[in-house]
Amino acid sequence: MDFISVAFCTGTDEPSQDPADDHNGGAQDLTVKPFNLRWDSSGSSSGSFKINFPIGDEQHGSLLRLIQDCQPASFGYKGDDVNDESYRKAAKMDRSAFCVDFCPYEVGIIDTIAQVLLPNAASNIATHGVKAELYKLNIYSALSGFFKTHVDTPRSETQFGSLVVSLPCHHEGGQLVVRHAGNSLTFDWGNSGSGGKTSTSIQWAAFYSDCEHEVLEVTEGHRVTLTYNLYYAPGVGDLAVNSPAMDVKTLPLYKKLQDALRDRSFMTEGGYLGIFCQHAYAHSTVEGVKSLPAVLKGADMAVYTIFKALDLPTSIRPFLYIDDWYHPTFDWRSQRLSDTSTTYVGGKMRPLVITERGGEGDGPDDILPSFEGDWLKVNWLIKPVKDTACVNLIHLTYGNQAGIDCVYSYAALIVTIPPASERVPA
Ligand SMILES: O=C(O)CCC(=O)C(=O)O
Ligand SMILES: [Fe+2]
Repeated sequence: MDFISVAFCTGTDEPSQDPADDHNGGAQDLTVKPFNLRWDSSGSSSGSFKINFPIGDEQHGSLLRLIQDCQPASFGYKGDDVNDESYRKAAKMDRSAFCVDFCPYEVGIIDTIAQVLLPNAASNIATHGVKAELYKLNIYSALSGFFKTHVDTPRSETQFGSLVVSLPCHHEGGQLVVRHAGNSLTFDWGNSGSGGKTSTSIQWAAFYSDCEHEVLEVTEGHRVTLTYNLYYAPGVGDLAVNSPAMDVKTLPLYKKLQDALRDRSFMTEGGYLGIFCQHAYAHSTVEGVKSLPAVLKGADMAVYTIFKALDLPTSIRPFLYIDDWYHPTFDWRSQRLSDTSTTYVGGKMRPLVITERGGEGDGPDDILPSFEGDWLKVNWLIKPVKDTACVNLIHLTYGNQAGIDCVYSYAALIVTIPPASERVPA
């Protein structure tokens, strides 16, 4: 799917999901509370003005003033901004000149775009979020406001598309036609469009940057739109690598750990700190492995982010929950461990490992290397929660009866703490 429109239908026909249908895609309706647009007028009676949406007849004067305060809309051509009314006849207002209390995030448009457009993005950018940046207010007026076929100029490498929101104001015509790879979709947001909409609702469409599109002639009234540039954004999951809105250094745990690291008596020789992940993750499946650390939740994400901010090598690794029998210091005669301080930690997250080792003559030393881990001395800060374990290793067993054994693992944050001599100035 290369373009989508609104999923909030109120009793009108829902458009086909098949973009190969050259059909009218304008039967959507998103009713929102009335909202205001305020702008600065630079005309003869300069000052600030306000118009309320939906625009009714009584606000005709304000609408005319708004149009007067706009400039002719240009378009990008070979790197220049060009004004040419045979190509685009519309008015524009830059975002710095107005403010509007309609927010596409609040009504769920951006979530819908993230859900529908991002999974299909032909891009290697592993991200789950969408940032919509308000670009312009445009007005296409009768008679003959239009914008001929074009593709939008990307504003940066991370821009993947455009969003057009049609604000409730009476008009007819002005259909948006979006085309891609021989498919075409028409969004008719005018009052006489199929679906018999009133002019009290928001209409919108979003499409990838490589989609050609045009606005057909407006035959009656004024078609008022907000356009947004759509960018890939880290999304909520990537707090781990990018949290511009939150300074992790202000979290109390950050300060505590910083103090500990400055203290020479804290892990003087260095070593490993371990934190059991408090939440369950599908850390032993292919998809689950790919989604970490982005899907860390709650305290797990906070702790991970803090260690990263402290520049400490921190990785999410599985560690095996195993019987004493697997342990290198297990003493057969006493049936005890002579040293309980080490844990078998996988080198990295991995999907389920199945090994044929473990049969006759094989012991833990033969089985565990299939998991590619190490016995590490880990200082555990947080105890495990049993129900977060996943089966991560399956091996053969040999005894009275041959069989198989499942070994469970937990996800843990393993932090490498350098020796005090390397972290604290002498
Ligand atoms: O108003 C529309 O539907 C599309 C406008 C457009 O293509 C643009 O501003 O680049
Ligand atoms: Fe465009």
